[in-house]
Amino acid sequence: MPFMANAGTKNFSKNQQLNGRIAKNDNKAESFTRRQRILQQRKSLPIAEVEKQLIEEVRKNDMLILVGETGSGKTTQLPQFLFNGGYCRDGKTIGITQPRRVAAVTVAKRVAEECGVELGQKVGYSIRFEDVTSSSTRIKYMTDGLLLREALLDPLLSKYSVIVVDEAHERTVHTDVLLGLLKNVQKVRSQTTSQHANLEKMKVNHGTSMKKENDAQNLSFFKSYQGAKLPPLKLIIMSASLDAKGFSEYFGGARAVHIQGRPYPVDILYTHHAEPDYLDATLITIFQIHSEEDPGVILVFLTGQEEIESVERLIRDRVQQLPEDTQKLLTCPIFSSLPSEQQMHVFRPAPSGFRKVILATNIAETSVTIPGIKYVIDTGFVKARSYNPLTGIESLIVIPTSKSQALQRSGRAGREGPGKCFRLYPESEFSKLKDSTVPEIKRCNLSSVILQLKALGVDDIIGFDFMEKPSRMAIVKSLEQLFLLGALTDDYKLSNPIGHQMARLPLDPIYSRALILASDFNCLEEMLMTVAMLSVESIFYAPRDKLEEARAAWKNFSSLEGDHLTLVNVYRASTESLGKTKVANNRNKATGKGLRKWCQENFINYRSVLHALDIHSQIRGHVEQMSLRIASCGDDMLQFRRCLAASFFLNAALKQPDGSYRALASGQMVQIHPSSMLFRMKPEDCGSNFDSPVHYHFLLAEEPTTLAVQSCQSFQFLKGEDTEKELKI
Ligand SMILES: Nc1ncnc2c1ncn2[C@@H]1O[C@H](COP(=O)(O)OP(=O)(O)OP(=O)(O)O)[C@@H](O)[C@H]1O
Repeated sequence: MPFMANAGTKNFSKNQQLNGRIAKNDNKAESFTRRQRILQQRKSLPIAEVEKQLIEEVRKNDMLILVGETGSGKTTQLPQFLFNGGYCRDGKTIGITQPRRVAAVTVAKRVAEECGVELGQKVGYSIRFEDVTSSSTRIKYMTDGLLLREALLDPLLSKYSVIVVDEAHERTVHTDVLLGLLKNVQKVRSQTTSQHANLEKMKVNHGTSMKKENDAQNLSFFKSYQGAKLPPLKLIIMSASLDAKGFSEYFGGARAVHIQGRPYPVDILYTHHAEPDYLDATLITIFQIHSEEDPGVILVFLTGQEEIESVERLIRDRVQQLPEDTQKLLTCPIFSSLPSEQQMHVFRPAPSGFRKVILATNIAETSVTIPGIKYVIDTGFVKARSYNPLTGIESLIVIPTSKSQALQRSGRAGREGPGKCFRLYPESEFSKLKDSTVPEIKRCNLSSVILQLKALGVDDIIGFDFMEKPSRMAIVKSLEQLFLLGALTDDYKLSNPIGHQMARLPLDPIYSRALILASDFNCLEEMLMTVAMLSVESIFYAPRDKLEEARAAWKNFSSLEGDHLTLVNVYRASTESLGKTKVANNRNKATGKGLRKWCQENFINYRSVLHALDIHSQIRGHVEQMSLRIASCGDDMLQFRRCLAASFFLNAALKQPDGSYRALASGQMVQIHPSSMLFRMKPEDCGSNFDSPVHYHFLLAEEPTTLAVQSCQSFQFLKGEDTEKELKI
């Protein structure tokens, strides 16, 4: 039945091949204590039946691939089995990596609860800028990026007896680099055990084609372990949807084990026809579920913050039209640039009388269990990184998900009871999807990864044993970029001190360089603000019906000298508004009314500003530790602009006689993106053919010798046959 007269309904067809088995629904569970309930729940997980066999497999094989249905218990149970199996004897730790922070945090909390211990004691987590572990931590969840950083200090990862790489199907760039490193660490560790650290035998290089001089360097890389007798490192690669064959081949024929069964069934439903507007289809489906289905949380997968916020507004508008006595809808967004405290809101129960609708990006796609989810709406799209080594430009594009992502999404339901997944495309489309996602390492700028590998002592990047090699061109381009930024010497070694300093900062190398330079230009305060603001999405926000009002408000901040200065103005003004609440030193309180009101009045995105404040304080902590000089240039913006020019020179564009711009590095014609403040200020500079925005930060120069006349936050390529081809992924 249609929920609203003008909303329409969607007809879904049911997939016949529903798999899974219904776990015994224990009606008595309600009377158990929470602990007992959890115990009961754990026992009913498919993985519980094979605990002994799994431990035996791990004992027999140093390398294991584990594939099991979503929700079968891999992430929460396997580490506990390993603990019980004696893998933490002698004070060793079991490390489990996750591609995302939110998964590392929430799974650690759950496992601590299951073990009946305080988080940070036996069970803990460690993510960038947040370490909740102690000397007694034996089960440690962390992001894959964090383990890579740990390897900088402890190349053989000596405190770990087992490392579990979870959700390996995601193939994030960090996962791929980690796999290569772990493969080598495992080889070296097995040699230290059997041959008492015979360094001559430790020529297991991170690259396959080792040069003589590299041998010496890699030996020194492991020198501190001379004589150490480390136990062999056990490696487990895990996911519900990975290509076990590919992983097995990469690890020299490693054994793959499959766990059968899932806790509860999930009905998969498809639309009869392709949806021309998936946002509209999403809204209709949300309200259809709300009116026709049983109570239960709805989880919707969208592509990004802007889309989430627009759906949030549309839901709010439509909710006004619901009859008085209907259950209300509570929307909860979750996306990566949302501050962590706010991300956690999705895990809280909705107040009574409300049905919760979670609007998420693929951040909620893997590993997490959000209580109460019964319905999943999968739009079938995801925002993915895309890199063109020819132009050196990285952008975010919306693409269809892979089958493996679709499976992960549906797997967020059916964890606490039976569920339904509504895919907003026909079943025939599903079969056309790619099996798995193209590894991120093949579609991103590699300079950050290469910088990290260099810091880890890996010199031969082209020879590095990647599971899937990035293109030679992408590697060469990134090496060139790092060299131009001063991170590498002319024989492509990490430079001292700049390269080493840059590797310490967990940022895009261009931003790291900008911060280091800003210290010399006496404007590190302003550069910290700029980098923080550039690290978040959509600072400016305008409802369609208030566009003119919003533009008038933004005029107070906009600078003719460009977007970077405009962002500094917004940052300064937002912190002043915090000052007015007299709680500037207390971030929790500072997120209160003063700033929120100020953001509303000025059409600034409150969530984005909060995130920028958070990032600012985190990066500030890093530069303080590195003893960089933190000074402000005050009103001397010329100094700051000089620093911008010196930092972002790789993205400079030169104004042509006809008013258009040409990117200096690639020679491509570019133009100011409509999201730039300069777009409206200089309309004569703007043409009418637009491609998707390129998230890069250009400097505009009138002539080659002029210093950063203006700086523009993002540019777009003019349409042309070649360009179109290059941008199509
Ligand atoms: N935070 C939580 N709250 C309630 N139940 C939870 C929580 N975390 C896990 N569970 C329960 O434990 C089960 C196993 O979760 P776990 O994350 O270990 O599965 P998994 O096999 O790793 O799934 P995935 O492949 O989706 O990551 C879930 O199906 C759910 O019933």
